[in-house]
Amino acid sequence: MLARAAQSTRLPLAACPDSVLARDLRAAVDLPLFVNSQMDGYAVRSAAVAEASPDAPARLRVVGAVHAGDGPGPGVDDDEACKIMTGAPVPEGADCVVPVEDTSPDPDDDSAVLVRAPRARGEFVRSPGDDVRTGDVVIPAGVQLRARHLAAAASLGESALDVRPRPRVGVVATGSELVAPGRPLGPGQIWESNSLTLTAALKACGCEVTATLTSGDDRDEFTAALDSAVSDADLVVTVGAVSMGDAEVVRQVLEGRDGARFAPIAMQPGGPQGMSTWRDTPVVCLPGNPVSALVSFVVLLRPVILEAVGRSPVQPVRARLSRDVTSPAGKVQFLRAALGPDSGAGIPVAEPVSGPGSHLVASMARADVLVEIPADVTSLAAGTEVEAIPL
Ligand SMILES: Nc1nc2c(c(=O)[nH]1)N[C@H]1C(S)=C(S)[C@@H](COP(=O)(O)OP(=O)(O)OC[C@H]3O[C@@H](n4cnc5c(N)ncnc54)[C@H](O)[C@@H]3O)O[C@H]1N2
Ligand code: MOO
Repeated sequence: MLARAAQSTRLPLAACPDSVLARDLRAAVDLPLFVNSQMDGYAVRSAAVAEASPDAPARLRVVGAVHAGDGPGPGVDDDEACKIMTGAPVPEGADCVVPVEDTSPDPDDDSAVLVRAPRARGEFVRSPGDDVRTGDVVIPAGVQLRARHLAAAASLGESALDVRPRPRVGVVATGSELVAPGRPLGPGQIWESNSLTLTAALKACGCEVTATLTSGDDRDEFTAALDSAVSDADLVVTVGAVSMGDAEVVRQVLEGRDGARFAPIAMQPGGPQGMSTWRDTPVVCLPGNPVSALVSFVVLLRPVILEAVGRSPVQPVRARLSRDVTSPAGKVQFLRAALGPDSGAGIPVAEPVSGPGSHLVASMARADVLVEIPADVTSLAAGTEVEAIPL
């Protein structure tokens, strides 16, 4: 996945938002493209209006009008003005624009205008190179493309950009108890959330999610889902069925394969983890408890994906605990917390939103961060400064 993502692909501009630019974008033209007006008004020679004032306006003959999209208008001489709209090319001979507010019609002459204020050479005139010059680097490689970058690229006439390819990821959630949200539940059933959570989280860090599937705890159904997920993916993420029960279909199907590893790791939530391959495609197997699934993604998978797509890592923040907390010995705990206003110490307060249970999925909605409590720490007092990973 890392190797493929380091290459580049050309995407039309409309498909570029959030992608990472693979090569510097240099200006192929100057911007602005030509000398044009910054105001609706009159293009004149600055010398012709140098003495103009409300009491002694300059009277100029109007030789024509130019609108945005017109070719160059008529030339402007010393005693002349050309009506001009914002974005229209400034006529030959004119060197400034007088905004229409500083002019009035000549009551004695339909074909003349009275200019009531002086304007210096170049005023309200936009010239090529004011913005960028041909050859300038406008967007350096590595930048994640936002609206402002598309504005620059489109204005330079680029219709497509070279970006890092998005990793294609398939998601498979397992569990015979799972029912799509909105559908009626039978006894013992629950609404499915992990496939949606992971799909959203993968997209948010730049992946193209090519399949979002669910499967019961049945070997054939799960292998069919895997076949389908790998058919158009660089990576498959499964969720659920990796622990110690007797219906752990993910573990049963994938554990025995070459290079597979299934083992609990010393973190909570997110203890049981696995990885394997299916038809040469890597498969990462996250635990099924909804909090464990998202925490595992944020702590273990997101950093790798961000590197693959060329985005910066999510930086941890410092915060102070709002209350005393405890943590299991020998495991790194990731406590879900909401960030509150500055405590006066220059850093925000982290308010735990729930206990440690990895089924507490609704409470997690209130969390902004995961407070990381090291494995050798079993309690922390209110006010302790901690490191927290933004969700
Ligand atoms: N004897 C042991 N039991 C468990 C251990 C252990 O070490 N020994 N570890 C526990 C931990 S920690 C976790 S986390 C879970 C992980 O188990 P699985 O990955 O096998 O997950 P499931 O059993 O499939 O599901 C756990 C839980 O989450 C619900 N779930 C699963 N998938 C979804 C989904 N897509 N949407 C919503 N909810 C889902 C499922 O109904 C279960 O309640 O194992 C512990 N057990
Ligand atoms: O991943 Mo489990 O949640 O450690 O409770």
